[in-house]
Amino acid sequence: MTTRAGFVALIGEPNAGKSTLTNRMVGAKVSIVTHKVQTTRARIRGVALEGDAQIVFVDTPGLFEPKRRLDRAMVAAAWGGAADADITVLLVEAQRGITPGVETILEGLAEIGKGRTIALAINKIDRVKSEALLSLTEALNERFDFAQTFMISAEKGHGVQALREWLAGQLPEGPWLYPEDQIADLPLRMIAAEMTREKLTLRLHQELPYQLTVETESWEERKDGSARVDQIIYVMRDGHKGIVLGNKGSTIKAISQASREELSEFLGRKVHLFLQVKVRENWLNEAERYSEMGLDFRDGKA
Ligand SMILES: Nc1nc2c(ncn2[C@@H]2O[C@H](COP(=O)(O)OP(=O)(O)OP(=O)(O)O)[C@@H](O)[C@H]2O)c(=O)[nH]1
Repeated sequence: MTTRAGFVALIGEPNAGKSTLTNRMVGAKVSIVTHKVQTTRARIRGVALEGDAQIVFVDTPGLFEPKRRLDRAMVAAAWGGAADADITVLLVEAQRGITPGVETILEGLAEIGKGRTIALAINKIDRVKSEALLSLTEALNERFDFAQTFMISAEKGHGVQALREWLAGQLPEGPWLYPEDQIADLPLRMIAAEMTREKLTLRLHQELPYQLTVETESWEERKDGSARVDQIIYVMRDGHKGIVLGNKGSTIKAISQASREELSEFLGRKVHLFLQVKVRENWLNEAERYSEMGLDFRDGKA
C-alpha cells in the first residue's frame, strides 16, 4: 500500500480555533490533548489518520505574542514551523475578518509562502451570513494565492472532513512518521509536557519570554503501578535558567509539585516527576527537535 505522511502547520491568531480544529481532525483518541490543555504550545498538536495518510499537525509557537515585540530572528524562528511544513493552513475567524493580526500573517505569507502549499480555512462560519463569507473569501484570496479555500466550523464540524481529505491527498508519498502503535502514546507525553509548561507560565508570568519549551524525555511504567516521568525544560539563555530554578531551587520545586499533582490526578495513579533545566539556544531547530521525539526523517526534510 502506498502511504502518505507529512506535516501540516496551523497558523492563525489566538482564538482562531486551532485547538478546536485539531481536536476535530485527530478524532477521539488524541483529542484529549487539546481538551485538557487550553492553549496549546506543544510543537506537535496531534496526529490524524485519513485513509492511507498520516497527518501530523504542528504548531507555530510564538508567532503571536502580545505585549512583546519580536525581533527579526524570533519572527523567522516562529515562521520556521510553517516554512518546514508540507502544508500550511491559515485559519481566519469569519466574523472578525481581516484584523491587523491577520494582516501581519498575510505579510508573513507573502515572504515565505511562494511555492508552498498554503490553504485558507475560514472558521466559525456558524457565526456569519453567507454573503459576508463570500466577500471575505474574495478579499483574502486577492491578498494571497491560496491553494484552496475551505469554509468550516471547527466547533460544529462543518467542512472539516473535506479539509482533512484534501490535506491527506496533498501530502507527499512516504512512510508514516509515527509507527501506528506509538500514536496512542504520544498524547500522554504531550499532555505531561504541557502541564509543566502551563505551571511554568502561571508561576513566572511575563518574567520569562515565551522561548521556553518542555519535553518529556522518558516515561517509565513501574511495577507498583506508578509512573516515572522525566522532563527537560529548555530555555534559550543561561540567565533564564536561574529564573526557572528560583532561589535555592524553590521555583522549580513548586512547579514540579504542581505539575506532578495534576498529572497524578489525570492518570489516577502515582507519578514521580523529575525536571531538569537545560539551555538550548536554537530550540526551534526542527530537525533536532523532531529527531529527539523519535521521528524518522526522509531525505531533505526538516
Ligand atoms: N462559534 C464557533 N466557535 C468556535 C469555532 N471554533 C472554535 N470556536 C471557539 O473559539 C474559541 C477559541 O478556540 P481555540 O480552538 O481554543 O483557538 P486556538 O486558535 O487554538 O487558540 P490558542 O491556542 O489560544 O491560539 C473557543 O472558545 C472555541 O470554542 C467555530 O467553528 N464556531
